[in-house]
Amino acid sequence: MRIALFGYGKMGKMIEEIAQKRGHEIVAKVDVGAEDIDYASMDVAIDFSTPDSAFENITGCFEHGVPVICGTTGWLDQYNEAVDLCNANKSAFIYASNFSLGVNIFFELNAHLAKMMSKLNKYKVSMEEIHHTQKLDAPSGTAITLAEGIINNTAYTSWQLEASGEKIIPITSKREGMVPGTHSICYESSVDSIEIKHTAHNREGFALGAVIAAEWIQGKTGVFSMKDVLNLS
Ligand SMILES: NC(=O)C1=CN([C@@H]2O[C@H](COP(=O)(O)OP(=O)(O)OC[C@H]3O[C@@H](n4cnc5c(N)ncnc54)[C@H](O)[C@@H]3O)[C@@H](O)[C@H]2O)C=CC1
Ligand SMILES: O=C(O)C1=N[C@H](C(=O)O)C[C@H](O)C1
Repeated sequence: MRIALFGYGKMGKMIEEIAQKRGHEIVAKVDVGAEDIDYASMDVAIDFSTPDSAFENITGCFEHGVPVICGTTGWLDQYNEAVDLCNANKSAFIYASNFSLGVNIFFELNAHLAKMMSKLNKYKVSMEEIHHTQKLDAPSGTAITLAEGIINNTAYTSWQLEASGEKIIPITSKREGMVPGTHSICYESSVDSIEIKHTAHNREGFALGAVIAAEWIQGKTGVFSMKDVLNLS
């Protein structure tokens, strides 16, 4: 498979390594200031760039019929527009706030726990995410997906950074050293606490998931999720 990397930073480089090990060819590395992008050479684009650049990268690919796997977070106010452009151009698209298998299992666990906790009004939920100090967005995309999983299964209606309120999920975002990504959810009552936590030890899981998604999307048209790729439900 001929892969174009949009964003050649920490994740772009890790994806290159894993994609080559799986026998794929990196045909383009599109980073800031790139010109004359050769879309015809690509079977798929994998975007791990920045919140400010992802939408333009993605829509450029759709306009040239190139399927996109996007892991960039912090641009989702334009997600619906991206979906419309994908469909209008009969292209293919997967966005995931987190491509790792472990986190996608954690998403399922979170939804299941939320469903059970929705019947127990003595517990208050809170969430914490910890990432490296270079991260541009807060809360993390993964934390937002986790919060949506709770909102879809309980009486909570929204999330907020450092907030308090009856139906608001408070999220604490910490930025420390080189942490690749830690997410925890805590339900607390006066008598006990229940906590679930996912700790990424490095970026390999994210990168492998993105390459697997790129392999999976070949020959498909439409908008999909990692749930489709991993057949989790
Ligand atoms: N969904 C997932 O599983 C994961 C998502 N991420 C997200 O991926 C994104 C990238 O993460 P990292 O690689 O750690 O960041 P990074 O800062 O190491 O790399 C970002 C790269 O994008 C480049 N860039 C800037 N403007 C660009 C443009 N117009 N076109 C193409 N590239 C451009 C930068 O020069 C840099 O090389 C972030 O949004 C991060 O939150 C990170 C890890 C996993
Ligand atoms: O910026 C990162 O590093 C990460 N970003 C993603 C997010 O915002 O959830 C995924 C992972 O946690 C690493």
